[in-house]
Amino acid sequence: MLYSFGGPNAPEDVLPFLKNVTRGKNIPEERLVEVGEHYHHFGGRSPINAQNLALVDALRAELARRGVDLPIAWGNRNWEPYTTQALADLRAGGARRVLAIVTSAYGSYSGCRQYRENLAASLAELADQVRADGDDDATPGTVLAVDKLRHYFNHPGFVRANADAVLEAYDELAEDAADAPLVFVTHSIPTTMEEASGARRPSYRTQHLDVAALVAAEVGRRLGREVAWQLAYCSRSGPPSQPWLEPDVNDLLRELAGAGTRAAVLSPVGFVSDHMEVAFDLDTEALETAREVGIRAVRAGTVSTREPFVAGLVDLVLERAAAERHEHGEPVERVTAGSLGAWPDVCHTGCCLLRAGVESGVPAACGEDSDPTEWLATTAGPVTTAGPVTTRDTTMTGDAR
Ligand SMILES: CC1=C(CCC(=O)O)c2cc3nc(cc4[nH]c(cc5[nH]c(cc1n2)c(C)c5CCC(=O)O)c(CCC(=O)O)c4C)C(CCC(=O)O)=C3C
Ligand SMILES: [Fe+2]
Repeated sequence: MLYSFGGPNAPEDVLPFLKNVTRGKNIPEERLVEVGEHYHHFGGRSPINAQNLALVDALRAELARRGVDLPIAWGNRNWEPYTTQALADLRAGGARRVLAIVTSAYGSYSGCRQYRENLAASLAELADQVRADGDDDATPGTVLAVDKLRHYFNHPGFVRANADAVLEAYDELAEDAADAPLVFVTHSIPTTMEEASGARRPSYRTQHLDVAALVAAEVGRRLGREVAWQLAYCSRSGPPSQPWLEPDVNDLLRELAGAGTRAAVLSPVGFVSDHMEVAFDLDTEALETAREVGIRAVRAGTVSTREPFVAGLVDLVLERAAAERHEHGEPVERVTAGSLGAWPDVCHTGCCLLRAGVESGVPAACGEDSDPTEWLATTAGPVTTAGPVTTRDTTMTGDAR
């Protein structure tokens, strides 16, 4: 199951979609109105849904190419098609165990635990439906087993696809490319969420810095020169009093212009496809800022359905299948790039809590801290020890994948 965020398809979807996203969250009303306008600026339609459909098609084609016969469904947390429906469809088709590919490359509350909490709620909803249909024994823990694919920010396929896209942007800059810096952009998060993401694993920001260094090195190698790079953020929300990760991409562009920069490449490395953040916050707002301050900026593409990314996801699906068969002696090779190592298959206790040291108290699927009575029977436990487990750190060589 491709498991994503969701987005509106029409003007009348915008408000109910925003209500779904912000339920129980401390987002000021003005911010909601403002973000609603971003969507209305594009006819009430986010690019994210068409992007996800294209990714499902690309995954299907890549699985078929490798002779792997698996059904794929698509489900969203915040808009149709909803996760519960996707799971119900898979179950009706005979599936009993599902692997969720989350369209969030990095781990943090927003990209990891939030998805796991919503998944637990969807499994509970599915169990209610199955009981209503007459199967009195259905529980969230037995109705369907769901595993979550490990975060893939440092998988070579993701890194390679980003590097390819950045090189195309430098090509487009042509004679202005010479000393144009590379500005990586991702979604800002509150600094409390950043700290919590780093409590037991490398933090959200650290994950991005690792990917950025790899992409910049690969781009520099292929351009034949050192590429200066920085990480910036977009799409800050929440009250102004609450600190979020900085610098904002617009502020950074102004600062670069002040220091004499006349051209730059923006790499939306935090987004796997063209979301509204990319269409509005980068292509509309940040490119406007760049024009204002006299910087010729080109926004690089997202990994979207690029071949190395799609093939990398399928590699990860097969890696996970091998890991689940590992107790029967199957070897597992965890391929990663960079220095941080593979994200765990099963989230550890306390993974990605919202605030450092504060338990959310909300059930979450696919983790060691998932409620044992409800979830442990259904999610894969930690991989036990038969057969070799190797980790291969690949540097970004020409044939890395
Ligand atoms: C880290 C991160 C990702 C990347 C990981 C992932 O991909 O999941 C992401 C993705 C997305 N965020 C999206 C949209 C929104 N995010 C919001 C709010 C927030 N996002 C946050 C963080 C993230 N968000 C945070 C900390 C908030 C504050 C509220 C909270 O603590 O959760 C709001 C409310 C208004 C506002 O506050 O801006 C909206 C509308 C869409 C859909 C876009 C489309 O339609 O194309 C996508 C893919
Ligand atoms: Fe997590």
